[in-house]
Amino acid sequence: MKKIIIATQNKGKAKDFEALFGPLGYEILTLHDVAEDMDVEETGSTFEENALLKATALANHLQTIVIADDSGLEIDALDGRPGIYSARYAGEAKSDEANMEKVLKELENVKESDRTARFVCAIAVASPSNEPFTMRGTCEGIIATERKGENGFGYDPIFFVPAENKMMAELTTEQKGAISHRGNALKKLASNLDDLFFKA
Ligand SMILES: O=c1nc[nH]c2c1ncn2[C@H]1C[C@H](O)[C@@H](COP(=O)(O)OP(=O)(O)OP(=O)(O)O)O1
Ligand SMILES: [Mg+2]
Repeated sequence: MKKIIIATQNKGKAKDFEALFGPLGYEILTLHDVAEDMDVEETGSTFEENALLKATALANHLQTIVIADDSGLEIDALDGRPGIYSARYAGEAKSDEANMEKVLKELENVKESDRTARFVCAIAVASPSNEPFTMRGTCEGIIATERKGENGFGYDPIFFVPAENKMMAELTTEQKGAISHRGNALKKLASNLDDLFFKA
């Protein structure tokens, strides 16, 4: 099967990508498979910059084409926080539970109509020979007042998706991919995947 390498440590993201790429005939490899110890510091000031840092580091290391995803949650009532700091919002331990707890607490006195938010995903494509590039997808929603749902990862249990009338964590991985920030970013790439990754 054709393989696509994703520069991520995050198993939840890898699962999302498997659901998105699988039906197109691609197998997903992650850092776990190709460069277990690689940990790139995310020193950029945008999702795009961080995605490029992760993708170019692995592309240079492996001398092949790879993609990376930098993503997060922007909450309007918090002036866009946690944004690019989503993974470490409640500390270096990168705990999804602690991150959700912190968000719920900060929004404690915010009424439903002011709890608007969006997931943002920047996907970077990097290779040894071509200029790297990025594309962005978003997904609009509302931060709930408590967790609900068992699927997905990260902030999915507190992210209500009005278009589906469900929490993100109540959607199957396939349903999530059809409407998610990650799915929306990838749609911009999917039409020329084979050209990009498997040029003769
Ligand atoms: O679909 C999603 N559903 C729920 N939460 C999500 C989603 N997409 C991103 N998020 C949250 C999780 C994490 O708190 C942060 C990503 O941070 P981000 O640096 O891109 O990923 P990461 O450090 O977990 O893995 P890696 O950098 O190795 O890809 O945004
Ligand atoms: Mg990260």
